[in-house]
Amino acid sequence: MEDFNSTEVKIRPVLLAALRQDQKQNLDYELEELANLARANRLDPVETYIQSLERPNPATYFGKGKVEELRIAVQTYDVDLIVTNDELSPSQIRNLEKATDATVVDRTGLILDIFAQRAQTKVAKLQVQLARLQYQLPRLRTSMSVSLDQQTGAGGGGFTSRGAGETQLEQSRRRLTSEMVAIKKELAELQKDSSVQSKKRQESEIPTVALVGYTNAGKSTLMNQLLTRFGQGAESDQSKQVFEKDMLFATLNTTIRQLTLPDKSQFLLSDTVGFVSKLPHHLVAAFESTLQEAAQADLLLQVVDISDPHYKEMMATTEETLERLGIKDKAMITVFNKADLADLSYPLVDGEGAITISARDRTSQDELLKLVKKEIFADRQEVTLHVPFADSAVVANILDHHELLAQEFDENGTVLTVALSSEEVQRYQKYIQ
Ligand SMILES: Nc1nc2c(ncn2[C@@H]2O[C@H](COP(=O)(O)OP(=O)(O)OP(=O)(O)O)[C@@H](O)[C@H]2O)c(=O)[nH]1
Ligand SMILES: [Mg+2]
Repeated sequence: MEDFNSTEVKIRPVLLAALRQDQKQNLDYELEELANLARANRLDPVETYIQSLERPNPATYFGKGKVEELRIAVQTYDVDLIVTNDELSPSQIRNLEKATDATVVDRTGLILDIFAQRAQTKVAKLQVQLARLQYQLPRLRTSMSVSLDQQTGAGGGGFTSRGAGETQLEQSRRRLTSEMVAIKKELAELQKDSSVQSKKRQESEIPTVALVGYTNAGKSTLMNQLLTRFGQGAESDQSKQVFEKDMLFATLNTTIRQLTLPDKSQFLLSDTVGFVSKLPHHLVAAFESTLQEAAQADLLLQVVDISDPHYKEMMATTEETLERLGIKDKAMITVFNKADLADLSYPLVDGEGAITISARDRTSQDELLKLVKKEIFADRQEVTLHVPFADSAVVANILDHHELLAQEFDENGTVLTVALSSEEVQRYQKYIQ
């Protein structure tokens, strides 16, 4: 079932290399994350090298001694790839490659590759491609100057071959730039529809709730569980469910679905791409419109894998990423998920702002929904409406969308008691006595 076990998939051994620049830095966590990112790319970290340096070496990123150690390790372990914990400059990558005789991939390159493998929809594919091109553009010079060196080294006609090389570099740059422009145009066209929809949603009175959090926390699982129970018609159908899987970045696109609870209250729920620390800025920029769904939500549900020993760092990563997206001061409920794996009792409500659950447990889902409703329907108030018989359509409309708390009839019409939002109170003002 898992393609990971398939014999066709080669697992490539790699070395991990990191700088400790600050004693406070949580390098254990960063390295565990880096190893997971590597494994998601079918790489097998065989050894980790750490150097404490206040400032990276401008030429090779690592200091001389560590570079030599890496060169020897490449031979000892017979690997041809080194993965670095931070994003390196194009020249640092080139110099380190030369000095160690191995290919060097930085954290950003690794994340971009995973996203590229996972992208399914057209929009996701274009967004990833845009981010990759932006990452490659300043790095073009690297590969070109390497080949230039080789050309001159081979004793070619110096001046002319250099000239030809430069032209080629210019050409490549132009090609990349025009491809980027084309992708941006196509994305804008594809996203026009979704922005119209998002505007419509904002204008409608149905509140929106967004699932956010670290990758693999269980956001999509929770979404599917709620869809199965409260999705509308076809949305509770298995085929309309979102993709959930035990892997990093299973979800790359945003899905929004409407839920209708037994008391007829409704809200929209969105599931989106998960976060990881040091998410490359080109990716954040390329995925901006996908991620903006959370910015427009009335409430965020931050899903946290409480069974992971690093869950606190993962929460900090989520907060940082939200801040980078300009999302702050938003109502949020922290959902500590996977309590079943952590041997914690669940569901357990911790004040208004947090709950411990297991995503597939119905009682957990019910308790979570109670908290959600309290938050998004906070302004609801109980009112009694006197609707004349002549306005029976109004009664029908109210009954469609609200739980009836009481109903009577008098000589003039129907007397309904329902909980309404302040906007709805305004709208039905003339029936309130
Ligand atoms: N035991 C247990 N497993 C869970 C729970 N919630 C989710 N999982 C598993 O965790 C894995 C990841 O779940 P997803 O729902 O795909 O996670 P996600 O947050 O959407 O991840 P990305 O889309 O990668 O950001 C899957 O294998 C789920 O079955 C839970 O409460 N308990
Ligand atoms: Mg997901």
